[in-house]
Formats: sequence, structure tokens, C-alpha cells
Amino acid sequence: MKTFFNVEDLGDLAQALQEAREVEKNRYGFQHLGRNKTLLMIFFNNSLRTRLSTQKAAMNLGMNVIVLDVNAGAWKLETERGVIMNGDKSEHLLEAIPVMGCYCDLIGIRSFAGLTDREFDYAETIVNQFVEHSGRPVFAMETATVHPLQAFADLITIDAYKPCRHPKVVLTWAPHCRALPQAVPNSFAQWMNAADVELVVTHPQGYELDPKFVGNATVEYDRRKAFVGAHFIYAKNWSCPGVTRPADYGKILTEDAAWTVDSASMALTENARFMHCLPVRHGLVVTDEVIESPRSLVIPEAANREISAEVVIKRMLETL
Ligand SMILES: CCC[C@H](NC(=O)CCC(=O)O)C(=O)O
Ligand SMILES: NC(=O)OP(=O)(O)O
Repeated sequence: MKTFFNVEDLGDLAQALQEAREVEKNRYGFQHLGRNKTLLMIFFNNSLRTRLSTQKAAMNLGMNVIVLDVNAGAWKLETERGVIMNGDKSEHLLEAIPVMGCYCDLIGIRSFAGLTDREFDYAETIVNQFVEHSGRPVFAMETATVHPLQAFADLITIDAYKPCRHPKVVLTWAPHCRALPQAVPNSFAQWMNAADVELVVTHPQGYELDPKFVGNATVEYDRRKAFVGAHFIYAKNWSCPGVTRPADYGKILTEDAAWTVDSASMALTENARFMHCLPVRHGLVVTDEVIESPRSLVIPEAANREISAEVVIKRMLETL
């Protein structure tokens, strides 16, 4: 596996879930794969879970790990081609990337959407330069449009806690005070569409996700209707994806508090589990009562990030 961005990169999902169960029970059993191999983790943005879980996964596999926070200590990077670099950027990505590739065997990258130019973001312009110029296999640790390590961990969690064979999973938009990327909901929808679940996506008008991710999932604008019968409620904020309102790409269209996930919303469900990728804004996205309730899975969901990362890195090491 040379790149990991989308659900199809993992192949058969049932097999991947079986492998995740095996890794969870025997997470130190594959150290021969990573011995004398180096993972370089590159962060253009903040992180807690991805940073810790991916480093843990690589160490489980016997790897050496280097973590680079590009905006803290490295030279400020120019990402545009054909510019005259007479400003505050000292190094071009086109040299920095192959140089970074010299010091590692595998690259994980986090580079969030800029949320100003939809074409630039949805072409995955930044991360594709790493794929093209690093000479190394590359996996996403949340890029402009996807967060597959999170979605794989979400699927592992749903598979472990589902009360029936074909659970109803609701991806619900929730309000936030900042304009956030669509990467998490994009990947969640993509992976749920590939899994054996009934996916319903609910959000206000204007927040329609890109068709290549939402696929044939049911889109329900009435959140109360969406919540009825749900076994899992996956809450996340995202900014306007620019699908039905291209001029509003990356913007906040509403902060309607009626979309905050509260106990009354959860009471509409089939005693559903609550999920969120974290970090989460209490009081905006979800009430304290819901996220702290026994039905909340946010901690085991975060714990499964170690497992999803270990399966992915293991697969990449096996094909080096
Ligand atoms: C895993 C989620 C990462 C990121 N979340 C944020 O940027 C939250 C920032 C905030 O709440 O201030 C996002 O929404 O894509
Ligand atoms: N869920 C997730 O990716 O968290 P971080 O942004 O803290 O890595």
C-alpha cells in the first residue's frame, strides 16, 4: 500500500476489521516489520490524538519515529509554484519534500484545508506534492478533504459496539464558533457507505457534503426525523463544502443551537451511542450531559486510533 487516503486503499473491509481485532490483541507482535525503519510524521496543524496514537502505533511496530511541526522550527515553506520568494518564506516545498524523504521510510502528513480555494483544497494540492516528490509511501493524518485514520477507528468502534448486524448510523452536523474543514465528515461518510450500516446524514441546508463522499446516503434536513431509531449518533461540525453554495465555500452559514446534541435529541434514538472524533467544544457541539453519559464512546473511539494507525502502517511496511 503506497498511499492511504480512502477506504478503498484498505481493500476488503471485513478483512481489515479482522486484522484490527488481531492487532488489538497482539499489538507488539509485528516488531520485525518496523525494525530499523523510520516514520516521519509531518504536522502543518495542531494535533493530540493523531500525534500520540500514530507515534504509539509506529513504536508498537518497532519503528523509529521523527515528528516535525512545520510551523515550529522548520523554515517557513512556500507551497506555490512560479512565485518569486522575496517574502517571509525561506524554503520551497519542492526541495523540502525530497529532503524529508531522505531521512525516512514512510511519511504521515497532516495539512488541513485552507477553506478559501475549494479547487486547491479538493485537488489535495499540498499532500499530492508529498506523494509525487518524497519518494516514500504517504498516509493521511487529516489532509484537506480526508481523515481516513479517524474514519477507520470510527468503523472499528461501531463494529465493536453495534447492537445489531445493520445499525443505523447518523452523521449530524453541529454548531461551532470557527469554520472547520470537511475532512472528518467526508471520510466518515465514505467509510460508512462502504460498511454494513444504514447511514443518514443530517445538516442544515447549504452544508451538503461533496457527492464523492456522501454517495447514496440518505440526507435528512429534519434532524429530529434523522435521530429516530438511530443506534449511533456521530456529531461533527463542518463549514460550507461549497457544493450547493459554491460562493460560500469554507464559510459558517449558521450557528443554530438547535443542532447542539442534547439529551432530548438522544431520547429520540434507539438508546444510541454518542461518538465524536475530538477535540469537541462542549456546549456548542454537544452538552456535558451527553458526552459524559455512559452511552458516550468518545474515549474508546480515541483509543482505537492506535489500532487503526497500526493496521495501516503495518500494511505499508509489508509492501515497502
Ligand atoms: C480531528 C478534528 C480536527 C479539526 N478540528 C478542529 O480544528 C477543532 C478546532 C477548535 O475547536 O478550535 C477538524 O474539525 O477537522
Ligand atoms: N481526532 C483527531 O484527529 O484528533 P487530533 O486532531 O487531536 O489529532
